[in-house]
Amino acid sequence: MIETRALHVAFRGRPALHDVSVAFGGGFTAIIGPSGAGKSTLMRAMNGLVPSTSGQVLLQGEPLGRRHSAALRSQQRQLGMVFQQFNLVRRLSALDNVLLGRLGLLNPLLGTLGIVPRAERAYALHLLDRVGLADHAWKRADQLSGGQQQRVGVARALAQQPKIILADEPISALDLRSSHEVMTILQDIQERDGIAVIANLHFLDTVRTYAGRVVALKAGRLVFDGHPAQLDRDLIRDLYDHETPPVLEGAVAAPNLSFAPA
Ligand SMILES: Nc1ncnc2c1ncn2[C@@H]1O[C@H](COP(=O)(O)OP(=O)(O)OP(=O)(O)O)[C@@H](O)[C@H]1O
Repeated sequence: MIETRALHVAFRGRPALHDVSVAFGGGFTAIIGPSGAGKSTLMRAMNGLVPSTSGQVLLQGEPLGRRHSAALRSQQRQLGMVFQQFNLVRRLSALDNVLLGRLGLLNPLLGTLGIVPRAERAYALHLLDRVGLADHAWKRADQLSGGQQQRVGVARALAQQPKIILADEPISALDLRSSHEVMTILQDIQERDGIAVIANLHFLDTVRTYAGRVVALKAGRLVFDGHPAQLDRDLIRDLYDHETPPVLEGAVAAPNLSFAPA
């Protein structure tokens, strides 16, 4: 479980999050809100990448350790990150990118010497197989499509054997088909492995299709926390004000899946 308590984050005195208290125990949660609402900042604060100005982030009941501390590094191992731009090492193979997710778990000496035990390699291959990329294991990351790269990113996050996956706009750089593949994989991980998934998502259709809970931020404040079915027109209008609500009918909807219109 990860939790924020009265979390404030400011950048050079300008507040980005105000008094955000929210807990994520399990399930698939979407974080939504207009541009600049603080969605990425919340993700980054939960992973200790952005320090809190005041308030706390607690992981399994323990406050996050100080920046650059061994305690924080150990906590970060429980949090698998999936990034919008994948953040793979482009010249390394898909397999080596997944193995990078194991580094923190390997004997540090082996890591330093570049020795990868056979069992680790087999495990990384198993994870690539799970995301449908066993045949691409030895391809360089930069030879893969965007959707394939993001699937490697998910396998790398899984390699850490995290308790929680934090996915910061995991599909906004992908086409519809790849987006569906990545979302289906994340959903499967949440359901079969019991890993909580928290994802910043843009399109409300995607939220309704995949998330069991939605948390909305506006101007750095938490303004909604509930089931996606409760996101009615008035709520959406208030949330996005003058911005066009990001509803794209049919986007990333699983085949034969119907959901109530907003
Ligand atoms: N590293 C930073 N330095 C300065 N200001 C920042 C930094 N990161 C975020 N901000 C500011 O904090 C506010 C929240 O930004 P954040 O990226 O968290 O919003 P977001 O909801 O993720 O937006 P988007 O949907 O456009 O990605 C914005 O005003 C942004 O300009």
